[in-house]
Amino acid sequence: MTPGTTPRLDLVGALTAGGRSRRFGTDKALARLEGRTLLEHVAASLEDCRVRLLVAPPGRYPLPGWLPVPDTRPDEGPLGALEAALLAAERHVGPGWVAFAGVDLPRLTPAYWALLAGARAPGARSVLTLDAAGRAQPLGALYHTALLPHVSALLDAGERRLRLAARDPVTVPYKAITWVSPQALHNVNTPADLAALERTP
Ligand SMILES: Nc1nc2c(ncn2[C@@H]2O[C@H](COP(=O)(O)OP(=O)(O)OP(=O)(O)O)[C@@H](O)[C@H]2O)c(=O)[nH]1
Ligand SMILES: [Mg+2]
Repeated sequence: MTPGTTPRLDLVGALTAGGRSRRFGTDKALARLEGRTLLEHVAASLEDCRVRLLVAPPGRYPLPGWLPVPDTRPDEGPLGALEAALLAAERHVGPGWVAFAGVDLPRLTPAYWALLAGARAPGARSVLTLDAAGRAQPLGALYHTALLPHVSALLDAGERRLRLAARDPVTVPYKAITWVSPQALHNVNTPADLAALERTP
């Protein structure tokens, strides 16, 4: 970011990159799109965040300016990674909001995160966008560190579905927003998903 051009967001950016890319076949974080890796695309979208956390096995990806954060529960999927991110955010910054992204959302942008940051509502503990079918998308979303006990309890109970993180029965339900281009959340799970993006820049 060029100093003075964009205000820093009061968010901790967390990029989770500890998956095994089974459907993609090779490490999708390192797959290339328009001259950059998917990891670099998503990292660039979070460049305005005050602190940036890379939740991945130690040493897997060098990403200058990002704090390496190991999984608290390796191989437990994105829900485990969210726990690690919320814990690290609390440790480094204190209570507050975390922008949680995966490596497979290369169309996320700084403007996307600024939009979500602006949509935070009093009492809400997460901000998620809705896809074209009206489903709230849990990756590419904001989570408050106050959700940590809820997330840990889910994991302790054997749960792995990230979308349940936003459903904390104790606090106000998530804030859902709809005015985001569906393209922003294009998810690359397979080589065909990446090829579709190459055709529609
Ligand atoms: N830190 C961490 N990140 C994970 C873990 N599992 C998945 N992720 C990340 O979560 C995001 C979304 O997960 P998926 O789309 O399922 O990616 P994946 O697990 O690599 O791919 P599949 O094996 O095909 O499911 C990606 O950025 C993954 O790197 C994990 O155990 N730890
Ligand atoms: Mg995915």
